[in-house]
Amino acid sequence: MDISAVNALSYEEFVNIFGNVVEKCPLITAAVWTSHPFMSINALEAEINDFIDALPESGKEGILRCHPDLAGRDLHSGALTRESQEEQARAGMGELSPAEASRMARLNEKYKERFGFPFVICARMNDKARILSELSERLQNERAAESARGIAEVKKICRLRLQALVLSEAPKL
Ligand SMILES: NC(=O)N[C@H]1NC(=O)NC1=O
Repeated sequence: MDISAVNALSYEEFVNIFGNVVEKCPLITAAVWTSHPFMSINALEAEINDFIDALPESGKEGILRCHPDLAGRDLHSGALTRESQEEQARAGMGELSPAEASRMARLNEKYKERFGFPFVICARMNDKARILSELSERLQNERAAESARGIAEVKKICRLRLQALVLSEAPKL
């Protein structure tokens, strides 16, 4: 799908296709529709990033809270979004040893207790060892730094989801 195909979509089609580029935040996709037609896919991505950057801190934390835990309850109950399911599977989140799984669960809980939002990392750019080591390292950060770091990861996830959709031949309506 190239940018002219994206620009030819109706609003409903656009939100159906791109509504989850930021996990469980179709509001963001609906909001950037205001700026269509887009000059390029990069311009669409930039609109999304600008919208996120303009949010107050509570909005940014809200975006982080829309993310499921890595290797968490939703993975085990099959309740993940299609995108998150693919990302977590590729990063090996479904194949943790019992020791890794309990370490991940313990650190995820500790992280949420400390910051009030979940640990977010672009799973496609990391493997399970790296995810575990980042999680334990980032637990030491200050809250403001960690919120900014989480949002930077959200933008990486968004970029890869956008690329996957644009590269796919037929839009899934
Ligand atoms: N918590 C968290 O990072 N979740 C995610 N990361 C990712 O790449 N996909 C997700 O759902």
